[in-house]
Amino acid sequence: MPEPSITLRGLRKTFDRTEAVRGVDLDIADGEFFSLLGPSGSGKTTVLRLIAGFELPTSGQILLDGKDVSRTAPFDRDVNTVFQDYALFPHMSVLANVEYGLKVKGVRKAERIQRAEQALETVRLPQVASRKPAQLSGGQRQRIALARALVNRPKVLLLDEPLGALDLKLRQEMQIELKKIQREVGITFVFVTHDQEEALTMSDRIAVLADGRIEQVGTPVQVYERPATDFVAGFVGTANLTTGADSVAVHGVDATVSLRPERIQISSTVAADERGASGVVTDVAYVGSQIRLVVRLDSGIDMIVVTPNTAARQPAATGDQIRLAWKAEHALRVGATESVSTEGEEK
Ligand SMILES: Nc1ncnc2c1ncn2[C@@H]1O[C@H](COP(=O)(O)OP(=O)(O)OP(=O)(O)O)[C@@H](O)[C@H]1O
Repeated sequence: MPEPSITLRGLRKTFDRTEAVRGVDLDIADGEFFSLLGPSGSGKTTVLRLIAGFELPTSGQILLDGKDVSRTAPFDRDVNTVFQDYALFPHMSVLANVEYGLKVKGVRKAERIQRAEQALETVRLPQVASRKPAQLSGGQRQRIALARALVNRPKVLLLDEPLGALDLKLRQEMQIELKKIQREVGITFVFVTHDQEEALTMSDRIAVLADGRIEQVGTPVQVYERPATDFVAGFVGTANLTTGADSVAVHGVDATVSLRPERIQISSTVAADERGASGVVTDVAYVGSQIRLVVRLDSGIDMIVVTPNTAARQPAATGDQIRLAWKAEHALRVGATESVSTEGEEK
């Protein structure tokens, strides 16, 4: 096994009486695009700041390339941070902003300029080198902030909600771009976000955090298809979660079960490998590419159903009595590795 790029061991951080990080253990591989995903206040930023060295752990260890840096000053760690607010110097040109870190390190001018120009090529903005930050769009500023970090050629890049200030369309474009750049430079990225779709789109692996602890670490597919806890099932995507008697009524098992809305069909027939239920539509929402229904089942349980908006006609209207069907293998026991169905293991 190659040495992990970053290792966190029993990491804890307490501010006054707030336990922001409560025992985090994690290995992040060299060259991995790794996301810390969680709601506001779950401790993502604190974990990132601990890795950067802006905060010292209350207890536990941080290793970079196997070396304990828990008490090492930020500038002596081979990491760089890209913040959401970019933190560019407004009076300096883009090129001067990008070469600044090298200047501080005493790199001579010719090399500085050559490396800064190369970093601008990497973020595909060589043409704006002489402009001031105020003459750039939000997305361009974000890329300059990235170039400024990349120019130092760190082993690890820490990114704290770097796309948070961008509008949705630009944000989606930058997600693809950022991932491409990460592949090209091969640097380990640790990316903080509260946006589950963003984490699923970009990451090799994700750690889902809640309340200062890791709920699950896995690939996007694992986290979405095999949620380890009901928190993960509910936070990553939408899930119809049932427990106890409700699970018995809907799925025939006494367990916590997660069923994704897009896995449910409106269908009057139920195949041998499916389960079904009938109910009445209580809400229909038009979401552009999808139609989202809320169905009150005869057992009294509400189910969210999402269908692609492909038909010319709405699939159902409020008040309609309808039948639903879903493959038994899509009903997942939360925390287990198998689905509710006894036959056929879903991948
Ligand atoms: N410097 C500090 N002093 C006191 N409490 C802090 C400090 N920094 C963070 N906290 C607290 O620690 C907890 C975790 O905060 P953190 O910023 O790590 O969460 P987060 O998941 O990054 O949230 P967000 O998405 O809102 O940035 C919160 O309860 C926060 O109020």
